[in-house]
Amino acid sequence: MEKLKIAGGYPLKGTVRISGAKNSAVALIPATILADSPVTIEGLPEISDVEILKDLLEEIGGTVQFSNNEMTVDPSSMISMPLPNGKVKKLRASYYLMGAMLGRFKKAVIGLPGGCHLGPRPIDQHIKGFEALGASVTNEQGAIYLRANELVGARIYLDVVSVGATINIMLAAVRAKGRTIIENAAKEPEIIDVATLLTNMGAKIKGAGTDVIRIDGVDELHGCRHTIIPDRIEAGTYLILGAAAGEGILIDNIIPQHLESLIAKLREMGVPIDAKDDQVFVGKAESFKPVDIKTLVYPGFPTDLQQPFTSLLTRAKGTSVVTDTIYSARFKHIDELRRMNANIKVEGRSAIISGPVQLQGAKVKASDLRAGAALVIAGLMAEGITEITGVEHIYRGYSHIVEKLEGLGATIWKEDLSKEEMEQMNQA
Ligand SMILES: CC(=O)N[C@H]1[C@@H](OP(=O)(O)OP(=O)(O)OC[C@H]2O[C@@H](n3ccc(=O)[nH]c3=O)[C@H](O)[C@@H]2O)O[C@H](CO)[C@@H](O)[C@@H]1O
Ligand SMILES: C=C(OP(=O)(O)O)C(=O)O
Repeated sequence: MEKLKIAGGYPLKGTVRISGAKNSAVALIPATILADSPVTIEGLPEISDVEILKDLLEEIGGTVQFSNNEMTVDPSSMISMPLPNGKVKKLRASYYLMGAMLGRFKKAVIGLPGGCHLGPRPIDQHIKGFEALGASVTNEQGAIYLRANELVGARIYLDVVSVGATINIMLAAVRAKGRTIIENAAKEPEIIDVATLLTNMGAKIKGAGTDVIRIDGVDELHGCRHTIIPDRIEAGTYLILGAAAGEGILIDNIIPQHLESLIAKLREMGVPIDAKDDQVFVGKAESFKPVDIKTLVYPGFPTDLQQPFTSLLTRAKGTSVVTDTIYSARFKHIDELRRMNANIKVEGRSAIISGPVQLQGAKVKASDLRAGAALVIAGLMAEGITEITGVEHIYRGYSHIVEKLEGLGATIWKEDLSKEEMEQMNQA
C-alpha cells in the first residue's frame, strides 16, 4: 500500500492528454458479454476498475487481452458463473454484469456492488427494469439472483433519473423479445457511448442521449471494434486543477460540449478558458470570484466534479455554496480540506466555502475517488507538503495521475505506507 506526497505551490504548465472515460469503460466491458464473437474496445483507461472487470470476465470464462489501452474480449466460452462475493464488491459498476448476463444467459447471481460511499445508493430502479422485462429478482444474503424463462420488451418509466439503471436496462433489453421503451432515462454521454457499441454489435437502439430510449430486441449480437469517448470527469478535474494551480494548461482529447456547465462556472469565476474542437486551454486567473453550484443530472453540473471544484473555491474571494442534489453525503473531503486550513462548513446538502485562504500541506485521507481528486488539487495549491492516504480510491478513476501531473511540472511522488499507517488503514 502506498501514499501520495505533493510539494505544493509550484505552478503547472504544459499539455495533458485525457484517457478514455471510466464510466463508459465500466459498462462497455460488461456489454461484450452479449456478443457471440470477439469485441475490441480502443482507448480504455488504465485504472483499477478496468483491471477488476477484466478479471471478472475471465472468471466467467471469457478470453481477454488488454494492452496499449486496447481490450479484446472473446465472450464465446463464457458461462453464467455466480459471482456473489469477491471482486464484484470492489467497484460500483459490477452491477452491469447483472444486465449483461441476464441479457445473454437469462440468469445471473451478482453480489451487491461496491464503489464510492456517497450516501445511500440503491439499485431499485435497475431491479424494477429487470422485473418489467420478465425476470424474477431476489436478494439473498447480499447477492442479487436474477432468472427469466425469456425476456420480453416492456415500457419502463424510471422513478429516479439513473445512469446505472438506464444502461443496465439497455443491456438486458437488447436481446429481449420485442420493444423496450425506457422513459425518464438518463442522458449522460456515457449512455450514448454504450448504445453506440451495442448498435455496432447489431443492437437496435434509438434515442440514447434523450430521455426516451427505444430498443428493439434482436436474437444475436456480433463482435465489432469500438473507440471509447474521453473521460469528461478526468478532463474536468484537470480543468479545475489548471485553474487552481496552473499558469496555462492545455487539455487534449476532450469533448468541450460534455463540460459546458463546468466551463461556464470557471468563466464566471474569472478563469480564462479557450475551447477548441478537442482541446481546451485554461489560463491563469487574475483573481477568483465566488460562485454557487448545484449538482444536477446531465447536462447540469456533474456531481463527480463537485468535490474537486470545492478545493478551487477556497481561492475565491467571498462565499461560495456547493449543493449536491444527487448524493446526500458527498462531503467527506471537507474535514480533510479543513485540516489544510480551508474555511468550509457543511449544512445539510450544501458546503459553504469562505475564502480566499492559503491552504497548508497536511496529512489527509481520501475517503472516495473524487475526494481524492479534491485533495490532490488542494495539495498542488498548498504551501508545504501534503500526504494523501487512501490513494487506491484515486487509482479507480485516474489513469497515470502521478505521471500526468509530473508532465505538467508538479512535484508529486509515491511512497510506501509506514507500518503504523498500514495498521491505521486496516483498522479504519
Ligand atoms: C459507474 C458509474 O457510471 N458511476 C456514475 C453513475 O453512478 P450510478 O449509476 O450509481 O448513479 P445513478 O445515476 O444511478 O444515481 C443517481 C441518483 O439516483 C439514485 N438511485 C439510483 C439508482 C436506483 O436504482 N435508485 C436510486 O434511487 C442514487 O442513489 C443517486 O442519488 O452516475 C452517477 C451520477 O452521475 C455518478 O456519480 C457516478 O460516477
Ligand atoms: C462515484 C463515482 O464512481 P462509482 O459510481 O464507480 O463509485 C465517480 O466516478 O465519481
